[in-house]
Amino acid sequence: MSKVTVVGAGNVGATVANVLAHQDLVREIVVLDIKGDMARGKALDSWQQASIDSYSTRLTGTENYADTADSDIVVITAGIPRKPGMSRDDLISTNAKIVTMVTRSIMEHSKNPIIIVVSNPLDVMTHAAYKASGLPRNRVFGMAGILDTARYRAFLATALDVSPKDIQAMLLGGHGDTMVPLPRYTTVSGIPVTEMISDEDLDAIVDRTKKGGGELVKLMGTSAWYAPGAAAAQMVGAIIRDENRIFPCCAQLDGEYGMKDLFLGVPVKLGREGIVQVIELKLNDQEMDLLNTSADHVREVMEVFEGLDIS
Ligand SMILES: NC(=O)C1=CN([C@@H]2O[C@H](COP(=O)(O)OP(=O)(O)OC[C@H]3O[C@@H](n4cnc5c(N)ncnc54)[C@H](O)[C@@H]3O)[C@@H](O)[C@H]2O)C=CC1
Ligand SMILES: O=C([O-])CC(=O)C(=O)O
Repeated sequence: MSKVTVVGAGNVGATVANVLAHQDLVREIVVLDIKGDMARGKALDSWQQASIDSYSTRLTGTENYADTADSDIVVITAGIPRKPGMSRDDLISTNAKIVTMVTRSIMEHSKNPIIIVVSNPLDVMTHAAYKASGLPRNRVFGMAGILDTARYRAFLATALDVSPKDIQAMLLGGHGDTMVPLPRYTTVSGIPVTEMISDEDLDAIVDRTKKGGGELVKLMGTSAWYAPGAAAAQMVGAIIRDENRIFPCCAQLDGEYGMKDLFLGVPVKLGREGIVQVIELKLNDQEMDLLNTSADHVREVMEVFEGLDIS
């Protein structure tokens, strides 16, 4: 496994490529953007960092899909980000077309890639890539849960004054304000988080996590990129190392959690073949209600997607 393509050389795409290059795991990273010179420039900049930070991964930029031929993994970050006042769902009509076209072009040059979608609205854009690719569900999935749990872990680390490294957490649902962080599956070095923080403070952190993307959009005028880029690179790393790591990712459900044909955030095991297993947690009634509410929201956005004219 040694060729990764990142589509979109914007804030997130450039970060994915740069973080992944620092892992020194893959032979080659191709960064593709409709703005070819931007892709070439960012790839060249990262390649010029290689001798300083000691990695061998070769980075190139392009606007030509022929250069992506035989990619093992493709990360799709192409599309518009939201601005303050917008929801991720407002991006659907523009990004659905972009993600569909990008996926079709990728599939013309790579037979059996693994596709990781980052573009928003994430759950539905992952469905769009799945549909356009014709690949099986284990090879097309989305990045959101690693980012959302990372935010949750950061807020907990601040509140408890501990290292975020020691906080383990799980989160379910769509990548939007209905996401479901799971305090019952959150520990600090094995200690249930509920033994270390008051219910009131934990509720406030859960709420801040759900709105975590919007907090950054408000601060910066566009959406986040450091943590999102690192999260997607972590998924690529787990696949290439064939680690069978368990992460919350956006995966197509096929009966798990009582749902079918829906892309939603759930814990999955990630290895060389992509999703090796979707893990079903034993949720209590309250958690299941929250997950159903989140799934209903994703279904509503799916209906908008189905009504779009994408030729
Ligand atoms: N899943 C998640 O957790 C996250 C998702 N996002 C989403 O990722 C996407 C990218 O965000 P940013 O990198 O901040 O945006 P950006 O505007 O910095 O970069 C997007 C890039 O996509 C390129 N692009 C547009 N159409 C294209 C096409 N047809 N082919 C190839 N490239 C194309 C643009 O030229 C631009 O360089 C947005 O949709 C954003 O909402 C961002 C952060 C987290
Ligand atoms: O908030 C956004 O629009 C981008 C995103 O998905 C995130 O940072 O979680």
